[in-house]
Amino acid sequence: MPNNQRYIEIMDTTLRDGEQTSGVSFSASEKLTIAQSLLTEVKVDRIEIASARVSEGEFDAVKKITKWAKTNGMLNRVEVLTFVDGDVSIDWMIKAGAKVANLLTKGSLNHLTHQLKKKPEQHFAEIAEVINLAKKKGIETNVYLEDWSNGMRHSKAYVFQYLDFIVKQPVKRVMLPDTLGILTPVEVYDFISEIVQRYPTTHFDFHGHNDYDLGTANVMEALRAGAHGLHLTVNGMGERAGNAPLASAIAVMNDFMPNIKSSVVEKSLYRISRLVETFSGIRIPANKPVVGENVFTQTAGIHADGDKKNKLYFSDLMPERFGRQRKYALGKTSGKANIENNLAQLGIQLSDADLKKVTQRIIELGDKKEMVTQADLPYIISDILDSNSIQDKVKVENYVLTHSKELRPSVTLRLAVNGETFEEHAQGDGQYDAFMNALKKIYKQKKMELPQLTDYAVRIPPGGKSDALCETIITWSYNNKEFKTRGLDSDQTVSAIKATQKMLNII
Ligand SMILES: CC(C)C(=O)C(=O)O
Repeated sequence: MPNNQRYIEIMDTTLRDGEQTSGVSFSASEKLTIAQSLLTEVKVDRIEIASARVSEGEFDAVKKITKWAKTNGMLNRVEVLTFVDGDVSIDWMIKAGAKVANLLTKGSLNHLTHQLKKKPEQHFAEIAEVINLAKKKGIETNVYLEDWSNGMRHSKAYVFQYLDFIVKQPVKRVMLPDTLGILTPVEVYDFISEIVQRYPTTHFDFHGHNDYDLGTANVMEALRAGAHGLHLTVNGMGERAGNAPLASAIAVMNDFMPNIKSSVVEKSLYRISRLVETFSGIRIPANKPVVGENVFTQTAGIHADGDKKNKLYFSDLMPERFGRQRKYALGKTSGKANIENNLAQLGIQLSDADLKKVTQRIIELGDKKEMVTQADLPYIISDILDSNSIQDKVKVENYVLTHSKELRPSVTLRLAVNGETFEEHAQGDGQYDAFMNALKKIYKQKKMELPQLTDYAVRIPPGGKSDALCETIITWSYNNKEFKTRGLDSDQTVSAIKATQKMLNII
């Protein structure tokens, strides 16, 4: 590494602080999968995987992870949060196979006085006892100064008394949490600068929470001030508003702090984000920087146009860095350039006339607040191309469909056949059945024969992301021949009616 570069240790605490997100509980095998991915693909330096003594399930999870980590020579990168309780937590983690303890101690006089009801000297003596017991049992200790941020604001003398004590103990790292996420970036910079200058040989981690949405800004200032390590979580999971998010912090470090290096692999950040989303059940907001669904999607047509001309709307934050792809949204504001971009990605070429029709259809769907995805495009195109070749001799002019509890669905249908209008009312087992019964009445009246419906299939475009479209494919039998018609709409019954209208114009 060049002389002016600093290596920053990244400690991921998704499996400990992240699991403190309300409503989240990972199973032991989910924890193992996340741990493996964090250490081998994302390549964070360390992971904090649990709090000691929490539960049997937690014990099993720690055992599973430490067994795997030991086999793979990574045991010293796996940490467990422990308490000032003599050797109770230490024995718990030893039994579970762990080797590194993150000891939770008090970093503010307020916490010490009101929660533990102890004097500093008493607390320090108990901490020293735990650290030395751990050392004797082969456990390496890091210490957390819980509520350190309030400590720096309101009981600075206590924090420095604590630091004077702890730097003489056999601990590897001192970890400074902004427990309530209350610090401003300026305070983070000032507080950490002061500490790092006073204890130049001690390793300090910063542990930022996100209560004011300042998590990423604060980790940036912690690094500028000289912190040696950061605690982050996937998707910013964690207590209350969560912790500083891993993906954003890494992007910021890589783009704005050229003298800072970490071992994290950017390309794996999206995958781990999705994995944690799936296991935790906590949906990533669509606008979450770096990992959110929409953050590399251009919606305005003018942006797609600019990108085509000279990448005018690109920034250093390129999706490919994170294993993602730029998208161009389809909707009422997307315009021709967005549609062309999507067609190019799918390898589809259209005539100007068809492109105009596809654009018109997308605008109509967008107006109905429907979300059109790239996967919908082939469906829209085939529907339009189909309609191009069919003449409208029969037109469904109007209908009213009813569906109510404990009453049979019914329809009033107005149909134009070669310019002549018919109106009929009918009931059925479902709305489409009612529609077909009304149609049959009209055709009977006209002494015309209708094909027999032999199959009815409904599907949505692949990926399950579209709320815009549903395709109904109906197979008809007529004069001993079979044929299919297709209808496309956001409403299933309407898509079936559209497929039926096509049939009426084919026979
Ligand atoms: C439990 C402690 C270390 C914590 O997460 C915090 O103070 O933010």
